[in-house]
Amino acid sequence: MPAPFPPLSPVPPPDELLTARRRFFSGAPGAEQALALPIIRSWTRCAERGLPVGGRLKAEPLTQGELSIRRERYEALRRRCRPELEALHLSASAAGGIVILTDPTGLVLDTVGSADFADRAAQVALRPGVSWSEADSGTNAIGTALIERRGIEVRGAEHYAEPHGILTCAAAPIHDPFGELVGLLDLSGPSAVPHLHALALVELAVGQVEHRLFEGAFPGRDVVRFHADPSFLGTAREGVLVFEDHRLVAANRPALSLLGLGWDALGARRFSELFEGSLGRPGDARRARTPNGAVMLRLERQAPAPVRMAAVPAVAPPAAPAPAGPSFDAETEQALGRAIRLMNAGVPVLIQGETGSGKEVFARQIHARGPRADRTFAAVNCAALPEGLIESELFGYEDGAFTGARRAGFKGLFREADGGVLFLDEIGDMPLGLQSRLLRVLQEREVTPLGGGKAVKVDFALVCASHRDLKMLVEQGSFRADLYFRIAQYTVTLPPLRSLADREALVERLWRDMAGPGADAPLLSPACREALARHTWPGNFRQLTGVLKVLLALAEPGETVGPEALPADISAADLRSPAQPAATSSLPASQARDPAPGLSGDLGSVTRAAMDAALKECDGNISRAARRLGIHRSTLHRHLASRGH
Ligand SMILES: Nc1ncnc2c1ncn2[C@@H]1O[C@H](COP(=O)(O)OP(=O)(O)OP(=O)(O)O)[C@@H](O)[C@H]1O
Repeated sequence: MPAPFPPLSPVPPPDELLTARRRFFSGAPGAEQALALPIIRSWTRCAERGLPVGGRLKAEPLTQGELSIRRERYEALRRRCRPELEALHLSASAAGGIVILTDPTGLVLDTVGSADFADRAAQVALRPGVSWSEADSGTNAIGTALIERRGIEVRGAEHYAEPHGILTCAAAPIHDPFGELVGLLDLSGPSAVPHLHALALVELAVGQVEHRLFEGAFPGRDVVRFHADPSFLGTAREGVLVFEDHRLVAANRPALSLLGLGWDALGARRFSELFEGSLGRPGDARRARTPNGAVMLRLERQAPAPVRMAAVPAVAPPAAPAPAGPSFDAETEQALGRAIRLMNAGVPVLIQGETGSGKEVFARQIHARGPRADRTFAAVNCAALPEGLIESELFGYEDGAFTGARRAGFKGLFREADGGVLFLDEIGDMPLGLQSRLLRVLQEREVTPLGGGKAVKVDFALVCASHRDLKMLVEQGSFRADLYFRIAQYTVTLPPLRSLADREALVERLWRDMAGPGADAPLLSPACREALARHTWPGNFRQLTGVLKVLLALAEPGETVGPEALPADISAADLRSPAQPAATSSLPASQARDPAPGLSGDLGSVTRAAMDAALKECDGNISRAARRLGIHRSTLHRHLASRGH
């Protein structure tokens, strides 16, 4: 576990630094003596990646639309960081520099500070919408701090790329209470004006942000605050630990540092292993002993959540990485904003679109970004349940209403969704009889459980989805017109992937989100990206993300994945013919529901299916199949061995 405030490393004089640089890049020995270890490690990683030293690195900026999507995704973080950005802004401006907030991949979200320097920084692409990950921009404070997971300063010629030598930057990553990277703060200025305290200031600001991330985040949990010096209690330097059933589930870095622990202690340590005695009563401040000495400790129990959190766990599993958020094109993003506003005004939303186009993902975003986010998201797939069961799932039943009914009865999803969002997926498959009952609930806003009982008032926002054209079902008489008009007051039709304008950028974004920010994250070659962008993707996002997962799982660290790694049906068919425009290529619904065989399901089965397919196409020739998949032969041998071959 790195110390919260690592000591500053002395800056080598410019001549010494330039000599060390020449030595390093010519392969001569002796460069190490003049350079800090993180800088050497980073230069080595960049050189191994083949990044150019002299020229400009290829950091493609996001478009304005893509940037606003990314900013929206990190809106909560941006809000949390605003006071620190303001405070650092004063210091940065005085030194003629700027303050930067990035997402956890190193993509610049915001910059504030000296307009003069901002212009110069923009000349080396240090501006919003550009990735400063080490893989994209070489050694720099942002990318290197994210890899080293600690505060770092990179000054002048310590930058890997020569044009970046005009900068001096200090950056520190922001960790959430589970140890996940959630963003980064950076102070950058001209290299000619050294800012002696830049790293300490950034570290202090990050400590404040991390401390605030605990506020109200652990309803009903035991939060222990402690420090050896009681005057630190209540400040960002205090240790904060969260316990659930006496087991440690979350922490801040000062707490781990005071106890000499790492993030792996989350989920593994109990209160009694860290402090002598019991937890005590909330509000108590008392002296306690830790294996590292005496501390003053205060227990606080955060107020329970105002509502039931059944559908959204209050505490994320400690080790689970934050899932990458969905990627929307600008139009879909706008439709999402409108859907949220309308939902707030009590208007039901209907989502139409081919299979895998992201209808459920969209519905979940309506919930997650709206004011009902802390209430239930109750989802029911009307196509997956037999008629009798949908009814009881939705309406609930009284104690002993029918054979097999639970003794205590069941509230039903209408009532479960009370206060939250009810998502009726595949509503086009709802039987006609049930449609009239649903209509009545929507009109009267009350539910009567099966088996009698009193009608109960309900308040939920309704989002429905279907891959079937509901208007057509109405014309055919299999969907009630009155129900259609009630649920389709605002209809969003999600586009099929093949009709999106900038598919290459989308493929790249999805890949980066999956591969993560590490310097050894595999890359997609331009040819591979192009082939993926040209494919028609009948299974839409589901199919594309499935293929990307396979490519990623089969790629070696740091590898650039080429088109030869693609499944044969994608590389062959689509390199020859461009994607058809949406208007002419829309598949019949029955066909559109079947993604390419072998490319759906969990990652393991998709990977195995890709290996089986390659072996079959290469008549069992392991070397050829391995070449085609872009993997090592041993991977295929292991695969065959696991199948008993
Ligand atoms: N906007 C998106 N960004 C990234 N991935 C997405 C997006 N939309 C969908 N996906 C991926 O595709 C998968 C399928 O999405 P989803 O279940 O929302 O599709 P759907 O339209 O509801 O499909 P179906 O009609 O078959 O139920 C998701 O699990 C997710 O992995």
